[in-house]
Amino acid sequence: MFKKLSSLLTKHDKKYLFFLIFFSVFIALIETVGIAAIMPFISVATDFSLIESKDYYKYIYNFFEFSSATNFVIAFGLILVVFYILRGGLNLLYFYMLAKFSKGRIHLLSFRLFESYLGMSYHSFIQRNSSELSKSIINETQYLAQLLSAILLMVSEIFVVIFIYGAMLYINWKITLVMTLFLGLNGLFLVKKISPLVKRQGSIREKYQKSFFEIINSTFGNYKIIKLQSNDKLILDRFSNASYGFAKSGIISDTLAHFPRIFLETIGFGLIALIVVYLVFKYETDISSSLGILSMFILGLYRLMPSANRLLSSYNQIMYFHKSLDIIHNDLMYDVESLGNEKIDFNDKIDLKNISFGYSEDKIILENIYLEIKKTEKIAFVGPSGSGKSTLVDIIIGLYKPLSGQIKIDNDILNDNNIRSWRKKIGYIPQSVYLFDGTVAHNISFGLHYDEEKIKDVLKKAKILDFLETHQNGIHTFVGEGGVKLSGGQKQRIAIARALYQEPEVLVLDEATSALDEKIEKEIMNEIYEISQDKTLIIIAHRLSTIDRCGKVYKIENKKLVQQK
Ligand SMILES: Nc1ncnc2c1ncn2[C@@H]1O[C@H](COP(=O)(O)OP(=O)(O)OP(=O)(O)O)[C@@H](O)[C@H]1O
Repeated sequence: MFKKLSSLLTKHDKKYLFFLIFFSVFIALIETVGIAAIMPFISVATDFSLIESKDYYKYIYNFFEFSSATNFVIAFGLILVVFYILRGGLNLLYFYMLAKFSKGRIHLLSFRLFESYLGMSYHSFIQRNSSELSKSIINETQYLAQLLSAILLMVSEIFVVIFIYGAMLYINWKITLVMTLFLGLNGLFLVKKISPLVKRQGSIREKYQKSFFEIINSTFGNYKIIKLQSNDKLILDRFSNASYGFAKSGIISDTLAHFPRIFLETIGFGLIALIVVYLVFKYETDISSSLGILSMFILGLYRLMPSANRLLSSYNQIMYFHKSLDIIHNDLMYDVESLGNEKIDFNDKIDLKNISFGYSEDKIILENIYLEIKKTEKIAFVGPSGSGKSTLVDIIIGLYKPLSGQIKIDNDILNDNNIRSWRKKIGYIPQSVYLFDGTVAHNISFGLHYDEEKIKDVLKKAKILDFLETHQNGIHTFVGEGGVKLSGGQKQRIAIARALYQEPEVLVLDEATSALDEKIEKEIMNEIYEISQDKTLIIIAHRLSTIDRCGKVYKIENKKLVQQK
């Protein structure tokens, strides 16, 4: 576990953590002094004769040459006031630094996770579940911060225990050793028996929270279908099951969190009562002779039990949140694409040589594909559903790496160094368009420089500007989440405008106009053919009218490419 944690924290984090541990020990000391100092002050203020009778008062009184007991008490009081102000300030500083560390780690880990998910290859990304990724970024980072706080508390408590131990050993080593044995054995029992239960609840928590997120996302993402199906009860039951499962793991772990204290107190005080009963029963008289020893034992329990309890509950918290550490560690170790910034030029042709591909090596979808696409050529892929058209296009545009064979752009082989430059040349219009909840303009300039004139220009080319300007708020029309305020055809046109906005050299239409009626599709396709005169156009379509102006048409059949035109 420490190895995993260590790999997640930077050198600076570790130094800061060590500093916080020492700071917390210092704070614990100051707290003890703060509580202990008020009593002597009250005693000496209520009884001046103590200055004479107690050596330490007398020594200080003489050392600073006080002229009267009143002055001594006033000085004592003022020093205490300064001390309490300092104590308050230090406490505040400590909690600020603690929060800075904990919340700062949440920010950093969320950022690093998001960065890692963004850097995954497309292939890796589609294997993952997006609700799970959201959960890790939102929740697991918070839990990991709690785990770090628990470690901090545990380590600083160890120091506090060492101090108390030192003092107790000095006062009475025999009782201290008996206490050690007593607390040690019970602590061991708790660690062996209770901590695994808490750890298990941590894993259960993670499982339920995962389905909790999945249900929320899939419900809101399929709202229309759910409304039609009208089976809210089923969904509510599933949600309730996940939500209650999550709550239940919290109930069990919260209850178990109190178990160490209750267990130690029960055993400790029960033992004292039993010893007293035993002594009274055996000697049939009062136990005044054993009082000293007994009260030492009780005092020892009082002093050490809170610490033992804090140690055990921090340990249990670490166990409860262990799963978050595993998740974040694994996801940060995920392979990110390390892509170079080499430029690639496309002036002549795209050349696919002997390409084979499968989502897994034993399930090949495309086999030994040879294909040459000349610059400005218009080509189309057809074939039955599931034959691999989208997959082949995703390989051409550099989203998937072929299992074997190579792709050449002019004379350069496509590789990790130049693929970024290649991807930037592609304008992609998918079948299902995702628009985020913002204006049309922001959806179009998505991730690129915002240029209103250019936005209007591409909307005009996609034949939707007029509609937006007459019926809506122009380019500042809000589209709603997922583009819910627009029709399917309008969304498709915005997707076309979005692709044109980046001035691509290659335009890819993956069933992009299938949602439009034939008349509108014809209009848009005319426009697309017109604007892509100097571009390479790759189309996947079922409707033959969409591809009638393509120079070449290929059919994918039995994993092979067959030229039809
Ligand atoms: N991420 C994936 N993991 C595993 N298999 C996949 C994945 N994506 C697609 N497939 C499989 O690969 C095959 C080709 O899919 P692809 O989407 O390329 O077909 P398509 O010809 O474009 O189909 P359609 O015309 O229906 O869009 C299908 O059998 C599909 O089930």
